[in-house]
Amino acid sequence: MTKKLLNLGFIDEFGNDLNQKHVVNFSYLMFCASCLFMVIMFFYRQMPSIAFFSFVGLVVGLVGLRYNYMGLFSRAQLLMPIVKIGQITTLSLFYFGSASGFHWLFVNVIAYSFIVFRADQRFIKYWVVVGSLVLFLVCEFLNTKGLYLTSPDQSIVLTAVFLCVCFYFAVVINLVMSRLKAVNSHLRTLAEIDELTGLSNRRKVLADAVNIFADSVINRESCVFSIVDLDHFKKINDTYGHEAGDLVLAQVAAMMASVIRPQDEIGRYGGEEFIVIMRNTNLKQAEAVMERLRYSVENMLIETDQGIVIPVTISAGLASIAPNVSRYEEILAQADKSLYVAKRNGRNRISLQLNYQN
Ligand SMILES: Nc1nc2c(ncn2[C@@H]2O[C@H](COP(=O)(O)OP(=O)(O)OP(=O)(O)O)[C@@H](O)[C@H]2O)c(=O)[nH]1
Repeated sequence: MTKKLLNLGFIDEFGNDLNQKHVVNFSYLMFCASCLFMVIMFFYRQMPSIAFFSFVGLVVGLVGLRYNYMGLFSRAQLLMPIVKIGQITTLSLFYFGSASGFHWLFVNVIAYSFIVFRADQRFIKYWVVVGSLVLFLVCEFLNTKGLYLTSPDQSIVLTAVFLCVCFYFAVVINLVMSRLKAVNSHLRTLAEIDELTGLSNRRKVLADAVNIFADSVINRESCVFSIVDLDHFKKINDTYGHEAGDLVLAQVAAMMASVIRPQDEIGRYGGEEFIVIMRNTNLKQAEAVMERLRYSVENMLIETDQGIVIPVTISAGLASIAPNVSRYEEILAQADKSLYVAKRNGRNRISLQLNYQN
């Protein structure tokens, strides 16, 4: 619920200042809630001037909130510290008195400025921070009595201010952390996923290859690497266009990902080449998996927007871990040699490493 409220109206694009927008949004929500609370409380206690002052604060807060939702972020961003500084200074000096500790709410304003204003707005940031610090010191050292609050009231305000500051920091830190997590996972996706096919990219699949190879060697398990290559793909590009070529790549990749077993890894090695890594599998079992894959691709119906059906086949070379192999690159090289044999023998076929004894 809270998350929905904070996200309201924002499109989650990673390029924008969503983190700051959330903090601005939350600051307004908290400000409006506290103003509303004060309006009701002071109205009930028949203190019309503070009730009215809080009502004005509430209206300005709602305007800022609306600016933020309308996309007028800079206005909303700037209005918040202005209205807060005005409210805290006035209430602290003229109504509540120094003993209420109301001016400690400047801490929220300072935190807000550090998070919300970017590097290119540091001029505003420093003015808000310096202004807040000076006003805090004025409120603290003027030791004003205030007009309305009795001593017990001031203790209640002090507790409320403490809770407000803690709550504000808890939510803002949580917002920033969850945002960082989301950005991190988005960056990881960008770094590991091939955009066209949605499969692991070369970097990721080779990193997986290193790990799977090491695990297989340590556990003395057999493991098969396969390089898959689309046949005559250049001709597909030349005949139907590059866009159709991309369509073929994406659809073949999706088909292969759906045909391999859950324990197998697949990734785009580059261009029209893919790697399939089959752990805990011997060459015969791997051959069966790859044959199923070849058959599925051969029988695919890939149709362009213009209704043209593009026939496509794949060839694959397989190689398994052998006792004398110490690096995964050697198995990949073996698989590549097998692929060459498959191509030479007419394509649309699977070729196994020649000297296997499984
Ligand atoms: N549409 C598209 N084409 C690509 C992409 N990456 C590489 N290619 C093309 O894939 C083609 C690969 O051609 P070749 O290496 O000659 O292989 P081939 O035509 O498939 O021939 P064989 O492998 O011998 O069957 C090249 O024309 C590349 O431009 C891509 O992301 N999209």
